[in-house]
Amino acid sequence: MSDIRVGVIGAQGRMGSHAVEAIEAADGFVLTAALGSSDPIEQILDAKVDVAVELTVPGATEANVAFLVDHGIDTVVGTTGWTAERLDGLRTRLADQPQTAVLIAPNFSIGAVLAMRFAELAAPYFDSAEILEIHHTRKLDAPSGTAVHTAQRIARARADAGLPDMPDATDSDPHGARGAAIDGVHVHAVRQQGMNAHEEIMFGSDGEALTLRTDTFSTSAFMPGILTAVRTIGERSGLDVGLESYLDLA
Ligand SMILES: NC(=O)C1=CN([C@@H]2O[C@H](COP(=O)(O)OP(=O)(O)OC[C@H]3O[C@@H](n4cnc5c(N)ncnc54)[C@H](OP(=O)(O)O)[C@@H]3O)[C@@H](O)[C@H]2O)C=CC1
Ligand SMILES: O=C(O)C1=N[C@H](C(=O)O)C[C@H](O)C1
Repeated sequence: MSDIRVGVIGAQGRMGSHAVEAIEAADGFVLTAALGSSDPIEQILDAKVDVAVELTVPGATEANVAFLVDHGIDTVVGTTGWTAERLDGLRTRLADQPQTAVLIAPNFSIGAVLAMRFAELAAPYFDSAEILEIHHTRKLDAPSGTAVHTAQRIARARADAGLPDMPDATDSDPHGARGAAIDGVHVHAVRQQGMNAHEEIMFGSDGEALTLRTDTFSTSAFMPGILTAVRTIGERSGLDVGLESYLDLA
């Protein structure tokens, strides 16, 4: 089998530069493009890539992915900022490219993917669930894509189990201390010097608590997930959200 031709967009960033190294070091891949913010995305066409890996910023990712889909290029996206509206627009675009696949993966770390799965399993059994995400101070968006995805999965699992709204007597919160409510699940974002990427998922019922925690200390944690996604995406079509759908953990 011939090597998969890969192009990285955002190749000078923290994630992108690490992805370039991981692709160059792994068997079965050849890196044919490494684009930074000043490189026109059209260069990806000359490089004849099979798979693009998009690791840029929330403000650029939607236009980049639209261009790649319109040119029939399978795309693995690690960039965050994919709202429900953006995802709907992408689904519409993909309908015109039925052979093309996009994976939007809010988190490529296996620990984070498993924590989200465990959270989904735990969700129906507890009255309360809240999420604390802690990141480095260079992060542009809040809450993290992982926290949004976790909250949505917890909310769906609670709804499927027929659980009522969570108990919460708060009737005054002038400073927003209860955080963001995503599908009814409260999410709290901390930005702290010295931290990297961390998430705690807290569950509670009368007399007991369960806390799930996932920590990534370095961008190296995300590389095996990126390589798995690049290896697998050629077998898929349409849009998947979450690496779990490529790992049989959905
Ligand atoms: N899914 C996952 O597992 C993970 C996802 N992330 C997410 O990935 C994204 C990138 O994170 P990180 O690498 O830390 O961020 P960085 O800021 O280190 O890197 C972003 C890079 O994108 C470049 N860039 C911006 N716009 C464009 C464009 N239009 N075309 C090409 N390159 C562009 C920037 O270039 P310049 O500096 O010149 O503007 C910069 O080099 C974030 O959304 C983050 O949340 C992060 C870690 C794990
Ligand atoms: O910006 C980061 O660093 C990370 N971003 C992703 C997110 O927003 O969930 C994944 C991980 O948390 C690291």
